[in-house]
Amino acid sequence: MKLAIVGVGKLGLALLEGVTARGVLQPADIGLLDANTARVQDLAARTGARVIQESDLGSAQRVLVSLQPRVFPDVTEWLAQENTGYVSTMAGVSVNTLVRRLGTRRVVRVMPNLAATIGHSQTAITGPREAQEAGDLAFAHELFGAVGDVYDLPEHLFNAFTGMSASGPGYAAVLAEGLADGGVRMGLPRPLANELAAKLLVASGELLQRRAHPGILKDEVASPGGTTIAGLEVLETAGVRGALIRAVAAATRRGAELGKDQED
Ligand SMILES: NC(=O)C1=CN([C@@H]2O[C@H](COP(=O)(O)OP(=O)(O)OC[C@H]3O[C@@H](n4cnc5c(N)ncnc54)[C@H](OP(=O)(O)O)[C@@H]3O)[C@@H](O)[C@H]2O)C=CC1
Ligand SMILES: O=C(O)[C@@H]1CCC=N1
Repeated sequence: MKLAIVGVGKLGLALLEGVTARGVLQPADIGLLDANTARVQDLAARTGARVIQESDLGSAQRVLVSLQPRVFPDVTEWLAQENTGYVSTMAGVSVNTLVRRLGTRRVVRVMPNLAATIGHSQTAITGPREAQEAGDLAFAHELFGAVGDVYDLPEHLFNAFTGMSASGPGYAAVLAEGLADGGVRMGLPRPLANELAAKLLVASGELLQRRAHPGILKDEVASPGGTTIAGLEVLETAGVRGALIRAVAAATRRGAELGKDQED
């Protein structure tokens, strides 16, 4: 077994589908372990990967740990295996904590986002020298390269990356919902408003990528004395930029707290 995925939730599933679709790994080389047995059996049947048990972990070359951070301390007894490399997606959980709990320095810390589902994740990656020498870092690069862009990032920036990029789809969803609510408030039918909001975010993202600074797009859209600047005035008065900055800061601090919880 080349990879065991422990915790096949939203993220684990996105990675499973991405790496098999890109041919990075064959489904038969992947084992799935999850508390929700009915769901994981269904996923195995659908993807061709196989369901494994805790006792099978010893035969995995590498293990992707995609559990919620709070669960991690309870599972290290069976998770820690000899001669295995680990890749963790758990928010806040540091390389030092992974090393201490798993009893090996072959650990890679990654932070993807849910856009992995459609091959557009932004994944931060870091790991110690031993993970590099054992090929674990290169393996994780390949895995997450199959579902989007990969960024080598110093570990002290991981919580900031988490608070902005990994949590980012959630913020975007709130923006979309608010925009759609605005459309409905002004009389647009709900299904149309939801569709417009989602497509607007996609198209605006593409436009932003072609400009050196977000302000350029804003200025292009806002005609002098026009509609957009009237809307922007309301956003500025409401402090939307400040709210976004504080949201990223709060999420970053929460990542640090999750990490502290693991240090006991
Ligand atoms: N969702 C996201 O956008 C992102 C998440 N992450 C990180 O990735 C990790 C996973 O997130 P996500 O996929 O959203 O989480 P989910 O809760 O969707 O997935 C976790 C899975 O682990 C299962 N599980 C719980 N306990 C055990 C156990 N003891 N043994 C085996 N499986 C177990 C859960 O089953 P059950 O549901 O039955 O409890 C669930 O299927 C988290 O640490 C999170 O911080 C990182 C970046 C983005
Ligand atoms: O909200 C969370 O804790 C996880 C980590 C980043 C995105 N989802």
